[in-house]
Amino acid sequence: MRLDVVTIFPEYLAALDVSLVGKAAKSGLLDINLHDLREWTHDRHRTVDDTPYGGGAGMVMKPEPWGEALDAIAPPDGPTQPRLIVPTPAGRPFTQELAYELAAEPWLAFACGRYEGIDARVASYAGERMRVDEVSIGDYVLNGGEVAVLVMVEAIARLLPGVIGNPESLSEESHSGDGLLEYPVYTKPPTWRGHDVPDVLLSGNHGLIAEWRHEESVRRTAERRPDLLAAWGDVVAGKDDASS
Ligand SMILES: Nc1cc(-c2ccc3cc[nH]c3c2)n[nH]1
Repeated sequence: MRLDVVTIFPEYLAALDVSLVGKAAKSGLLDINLHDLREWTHDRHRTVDDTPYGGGAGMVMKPEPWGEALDAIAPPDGPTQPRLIVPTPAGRPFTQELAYELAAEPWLAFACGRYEGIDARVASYAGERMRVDEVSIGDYVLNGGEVAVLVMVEAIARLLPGVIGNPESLSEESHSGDGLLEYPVYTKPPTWRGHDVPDVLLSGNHGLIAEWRHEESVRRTAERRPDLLAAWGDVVAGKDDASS
């Protein structure tokens, strides 16, 4: 997978060179390209923002540098185009399902906004030749898109074949598709500062262990994410098909 990230703070994305994503990049599973948006400015101050039409506080990112950046990274006459992801609080929710969908893309480009956001015409212009998704990583407001890109790239990269050691661990995670939160995990020692590992996990009885883990997943989901439990109930009751 090729990844291009455009930002005015490329150093913010240095974390992509670390750990799992960094390993994927070094092994060739990921081709990560960081771009400084100011490379496509032409004035002495390397200006990327201006005042908003219609008034209001703050500044808006100018379309011209973004247009030139997109054209340089993904030439309009090129054989293929990336899928462009634009982090924004006003976007569609980033979910594990969307992470899987994006992990199947051969080429992703991320546009990191700052200030009050990017001139809306940039997404419209890009949409003339590539798929554009405006995506939110949660209902809270950051100062820019870089942190959101770090979150999304990690969630996507770990789904790529060969990136994590044991792909089986993907199937039992929270939000892994059964609609329940994952169960609590334990390791040695069996007792620690007066806290014991649940006996069932030391029993060696895999049937009982699986049953306990499922019950714990349901308990946790009911306690912390009742919204997921309602959806999970519908799936179990077979109400999730289109006919319902
Ligand atoms: N989910 C979420 C995204 C953002 C975000 C994304 C881009 C920009 C640009 C300026 N402020 C931004 C905030 N906040 N919260």
